[in-house]
Amino acid sequence: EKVKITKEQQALVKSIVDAYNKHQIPQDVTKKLLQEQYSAEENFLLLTEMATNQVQVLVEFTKNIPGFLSLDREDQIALLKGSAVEAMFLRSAQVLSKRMPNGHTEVLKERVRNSGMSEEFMTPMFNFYKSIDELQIGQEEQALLTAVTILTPDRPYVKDYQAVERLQETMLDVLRKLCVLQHPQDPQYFARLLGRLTELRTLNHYHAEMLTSWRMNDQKFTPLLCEIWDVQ
Ligand SMILES: CC(C)c1onc(-c2c(Cl)cccc2Cl)c1COc1ccc(-c2ccc3[nH]c(C(=O)O)cc3c2)cc1
Repeated sequence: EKVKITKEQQALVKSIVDAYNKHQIPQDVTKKLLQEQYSAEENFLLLTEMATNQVQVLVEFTKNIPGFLSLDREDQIALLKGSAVEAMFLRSAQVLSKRMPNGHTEVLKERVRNSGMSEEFMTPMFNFYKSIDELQIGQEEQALLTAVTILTPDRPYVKDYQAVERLQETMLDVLRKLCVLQHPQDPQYFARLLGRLTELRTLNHYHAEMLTSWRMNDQKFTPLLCEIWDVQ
């Protein structure tokens, strides 16, 4: 049957995409990727700064997801803490997969490769980046996929599971329709996108292990990252 995006679904996509594009890491921060000197310590510091800025961007984006601010306040925090790493994988994947005009793709990749992270984390990480690149995800799908990730109801400490599930289903409905309309030649495209979200959750596990090993080596994070990742 002919898939039709309703008027309110069009409005929903527009507000999500506008929010996604509006909130970005400032240029004066990201251009440091090209400027700062190159060492494991400096790379780690830069990535920490990127992640900290990205969390701030993520919070602003999340506040613009229709319905999010009407959730229980504590559930809002639980959703942000539970999805931060996955959302940052999606965002950094966008930078690492497409040819960034500002040439950050290669230098970000190299700094990640030389920041003291273990191979056992980097392999799945770069496999994920490759699998995202293959899907050539459009910006509407990217923004909606990030919203779907944030609105995952089964995060730790979420109380009103149903309220979050309802919001996520609203996003999934319009994402599914967009995929059908924008990838008519690939009826499995929506399913493949959701497969990436499953892969993302396994990366959470690797990331938690990496955080532990960083803490052993007494690596320093910013207060915001300590709060969102419950470290120190
Ligand atoms: C605390 C640091 C070391 C860290 O720990 N885990 C990760 C970590 C890692 Cl590697 C991988 C995935 C997730 C996390 Cl959360 C990181 C670094 O996280 C990020 C690195 C880069 C970016 C990022 C996002 C958007 C950007 N735009 C541009 C631009 O040039 O426009 C550069 C850029 C960088 C975001 C998070």
